[in-house]
Amino acid sequence: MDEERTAAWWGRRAWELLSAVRARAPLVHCVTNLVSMDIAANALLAAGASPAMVHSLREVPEFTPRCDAVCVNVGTLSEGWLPSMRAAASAGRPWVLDPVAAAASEFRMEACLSLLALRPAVVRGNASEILALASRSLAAAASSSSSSSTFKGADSTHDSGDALQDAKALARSTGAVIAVSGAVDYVTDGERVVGASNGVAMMQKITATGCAATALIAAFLAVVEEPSDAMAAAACALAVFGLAGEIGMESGAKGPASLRMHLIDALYCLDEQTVTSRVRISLHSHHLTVITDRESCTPRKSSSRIQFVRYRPGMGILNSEIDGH
Ligand SMILES: Nc1ncnc2c1ncn2[C@@H]1O[C@H](COP(=O)(O)OP(=O)(O)O)[C@@H](O)[C@H]1O
Ligand SMILES: Cc1ncsc1CCOP(=O)(O)O
Ligand SMILES: [Mg+2]
Repeated sequence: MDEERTAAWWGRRAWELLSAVRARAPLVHCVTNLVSMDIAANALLAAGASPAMVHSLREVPEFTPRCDAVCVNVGTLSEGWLPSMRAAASAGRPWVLDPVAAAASEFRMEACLSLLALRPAVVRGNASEILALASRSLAAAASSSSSSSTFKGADSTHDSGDALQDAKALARSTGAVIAVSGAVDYVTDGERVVGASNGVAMMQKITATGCAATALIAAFLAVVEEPSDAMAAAACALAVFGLAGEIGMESGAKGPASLRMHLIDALYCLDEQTVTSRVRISLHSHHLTVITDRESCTPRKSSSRIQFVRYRPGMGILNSEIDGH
């Protein structure tokens, strides 16, 4: 993924992937929570995919290998479902993990960590979930995050940007693409970061929109040519879902219930002109702050933009400049 990938390139890529989903109608196996089943299945159908909510361990080993992608979501986890989740994740299909309310209990966190070890292609969560998961998963690396003090169940108490550094570290340590949803959806493979800024805040007031977005990522994952395109699948799915939310709001939604309806209609009706002109994905340029004198510092990372800051004890930051690479 190069810097020359412009906003226009992303718009075309999003349309390509949505068109491929519509043309190929990938079968997406969801082992997902009871709250999300309806909206996730409807979002998948509206996008052109074929949803299947199957969770009996008697069926999963036979069913999942015949599917194109898998979505595992721990939102209403119970002991009986965990083996099904593990079996679905181990079936050799590309799969996405949604660690809903990862910090809710030790049982849930352990389940998420054990699923993470089964190498999802993508993990999509809100900022609080990604922070909690990273802080446990990277405990040995002394992650500085602590999310439990403000834990509020399935809803985030953080902005997506708060989880960006932890998301990158988690991506590097697990090999998964990490997607942090929010006002900007950040997607990272540990090195590169793209931000998708489609969406409306009202989407947070519809239960299980995050779960539906994760299911849509699985559908997009099913149609990418290379597993290494997982980042594009996640970014485009999130942008397309957010765009459907924007159009849903413009279509006269008065609140969460009517937005839910309009969003699903908008997803179904998206056309090339709308997707290519309105998808907003861009490379996120991040700054590494180096507190030093410009002259005395040799940049250690050439892939980032480096911010040189002149700092004097007792006087704070005097000035700064950005070095682009
Ligand atoms: N403040 C916001 N502005 C615009 N879109 C948002 C905002 N917050 C969340 N979204 C969108 O809502 C969807 C669900 O994300 P989020 O609420 O973070 O997940 P979850 O439901 O898992 O907590 C995503 O498509 C995301 O882009
Ligand atoms: C409210 C709730 N409780 C258990 S799962 C669930 C839905 C969570 O959906 P989302 O993660 O998309 O907010
Ligand atoms: Mg969620």
